[in-house]
Amino acid sequence: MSDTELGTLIEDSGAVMTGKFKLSDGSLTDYYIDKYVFETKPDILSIITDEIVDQIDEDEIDVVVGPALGAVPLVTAVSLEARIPAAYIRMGEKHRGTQARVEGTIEKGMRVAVLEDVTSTGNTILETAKLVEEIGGLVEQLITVVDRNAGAVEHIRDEGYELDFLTRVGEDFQV
Ligand SMILES: O=P(O)(O)OC[C@H]1O[C@H](OP(=O)(O)OP(=O)(O)O)[C@H](O)[C@@H]1O
Ligand SMILES: O=C(O)c1cc(=O)[nH]c(=O)[nH]1
Repeated sequence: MSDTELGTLIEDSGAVMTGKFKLSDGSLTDYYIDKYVFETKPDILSIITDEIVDQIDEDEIDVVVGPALGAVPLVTAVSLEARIPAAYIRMGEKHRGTQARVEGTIEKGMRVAVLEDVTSTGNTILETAKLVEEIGGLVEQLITVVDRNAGAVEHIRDEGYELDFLTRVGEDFQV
């Protein structure tokens, strides 16, 4: 499926909303992509999963990782399809139980694909990648489903990583 076809599918799912929204970096925007709309529809999630699995070399990746909560359905679906173990990164501290920010297993030297649902600034996927590296994982790929075309690719490149996206606002579909 082309990036444009995927963009149209996401649009048609009803995930693109117009109005006033506050984003995770605190900024205000006049549209929002509700990832839970496309992630909770099995027909769409399965197409997205196939697209991501196509971009991952199963022999080169030991674990697929993503930030909670948004990337959890995505990471789980890709993990099941590609038969690669999953791990989830908690954004913020957990003060009970194991107090772990990383759920699942990422061992030193493991090759990691970091997945994200939507990128705006890219801060969340970058924080995820850096945490993976802090615990000894090797970040091999960063993939987002929808890039809002708001600087994430450049920001992430400046930090020494490369962000791939499946579809991009303003290029593959308009809001
Ligand atoms: O590229 P960024 O500027 O970091 O923004 C994108 C992040 O924000 C959203 O998560 P949100 O804060 O809505 O949390 P959630 O995943 O728990 O719903 C989205 O799912 C990404 O993780
Ligand atoms: O930047 C965000 O927080 C954000 C933007 C968006 O379009 N969708 C989303 O889930 N989060």
